[in-house]
Amino acid sequence: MKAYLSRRYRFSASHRLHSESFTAEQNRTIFGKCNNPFGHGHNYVVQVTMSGQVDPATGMVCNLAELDAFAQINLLSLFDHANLNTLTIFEAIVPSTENLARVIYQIFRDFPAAHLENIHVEETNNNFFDYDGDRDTYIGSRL
Ligand SMILES: Nc1nc2c(c(=O)[nH]1)N=C([C@H](O)[C@H](O)COP(=O)(O)OP(=O)(O)OP(=O)(O)O)CN2
Ligand SMILES: [Zn+2]
Repeated sequence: MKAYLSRRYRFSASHRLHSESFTAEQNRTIFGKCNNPFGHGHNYVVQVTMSGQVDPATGMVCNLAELDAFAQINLLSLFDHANLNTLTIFEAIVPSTENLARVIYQIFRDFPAAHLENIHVEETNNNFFDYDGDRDTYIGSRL
């Protein structure tokens, strides 16, 4: 029997929306206040959705404690209180929340105990983004 499991994680990080492929003026026009050279911060909420067969012995798709440990090592320890623009993975891509969702998808795709279905990222109370990895390839380099 297939079931879905979702778990939320939170981290605080700063970023600046900026691309070296645009001029300074283009960056200001496209990204507006988010191109402020000093950056700004968000309290991101990430919702990870996994699926799998319900183990008849444990009654679980996967053990949340295992997912938490994986998230701590591979997501939170890297992103919490980080400047996203300084991370290797964002060297060549803009740290928009769309791209953040794609990067986080790449991370949780390697969780061994269940199948990753979707990554949902809330940047503010008004802005949220989903990525399900459909037919995509890796972006940038591995963390
Ligand atoms: N397509 C995208 N557009 C924007 C993104 C993004 O990731 N993808 N990100 C931003 C900003 O990072 C920005 O900080 C969000 O600002 P804003 O939309 O003004 O925020 P809210 O009004 O929703 O929330 P407040 O906390 O009230 O500012 C912009 N665009
Ligand atoms: Zn922002």
